[in-house]
Amino acid sequence: MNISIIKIGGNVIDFPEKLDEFLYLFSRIPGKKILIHGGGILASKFGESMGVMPEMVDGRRITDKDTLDIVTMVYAGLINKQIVAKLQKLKQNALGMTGADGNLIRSKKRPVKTIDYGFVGDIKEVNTELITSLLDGDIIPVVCAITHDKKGQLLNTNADSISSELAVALSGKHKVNLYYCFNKAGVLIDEKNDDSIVPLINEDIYAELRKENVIHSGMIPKLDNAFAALNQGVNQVWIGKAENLLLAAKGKVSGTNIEKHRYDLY
Ligand SMILES: Nc1ncnc2c1ncn2[C@@H]1O[C@H](COP(=O)(O)OP(=O)(O)O)[C@@H](O)[C@H]1O
Ligand SMILES: CC(=O)N[C@@H](CCC(=O)OP(=O)(O)O)C(=O)O
Repeated sequence: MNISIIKIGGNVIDFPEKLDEFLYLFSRIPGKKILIHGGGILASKFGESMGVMPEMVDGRRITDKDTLDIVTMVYAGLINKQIVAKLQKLKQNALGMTGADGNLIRSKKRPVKTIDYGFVGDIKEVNTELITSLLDGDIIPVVCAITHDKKGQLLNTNADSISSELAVALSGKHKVNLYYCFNKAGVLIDEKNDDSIVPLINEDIYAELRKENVIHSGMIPKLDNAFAALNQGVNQVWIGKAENLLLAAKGKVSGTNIEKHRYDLY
């Protein structure tokens, strides 16, 4: 089957009107679809209000015990259930899930190398049978950024990574398009100027722009995951503004498309 995997970022979730507009567009996407969400901004705000200061390294959150409790409450609770309720209102039969529910996503605590990320999980296994049976039943999985290690431990996992790993796992048997929706027009040369889009990005351009610090923070995991997905069988990966989701799904140019490795140059 054809599957659309759509990720919505924390900057959109944080604004109820923008979120409502995005969810309406999401509801108009035809066919089988999965929604993945983060909510990093709200988690940081809740943490700060409780005296737990956010600490990010290259777009990934250092997650100690208190931070894990906060992100679990915010992603798996508040945001996930609000999105599900809003989708139900739009007659979309959404089902909210963490990676622990139905053993959807098993991960392993990231080993400490130079940085100790704490309770952050790297994905090891995706339960594709569960996902496809839900899609077959016309249910729309709404997956948050919490996974588990199957030994009783919840782990915080970047929502961009969840999107990419689900897309790769499902690409074995299905045609999967992956859309990263956020609050900017795409990958930009000037972060403050939505007209400065890079329409097509390959790994050489990425390396160059990263060296020049044109690409930084949260755009790093997004692009690392985008290239990983495309190089492992995902049909198409797009990064762009949430309000352009329908245009992107119709193949109209807006935002950044990711270019696949080309091995056939000679
Ligand atoms: N070259 C770039 N173009 C666009 N955004 C960039 C770029 N470099 C860094 N960013 C930052 O990355 C952020 C997106 O990452 P993140 O906040 O994790 O996204 P999300 O909204 O999906 O959670 C943007 O809001 C922007 O601040
Ligand atoms: C390990 C890690 O970085 N987890 C992310 C998960 C949430 C997320 O990805 O949210 P956005 O999509 O809104 O950035 C975090 O806690 O920020």
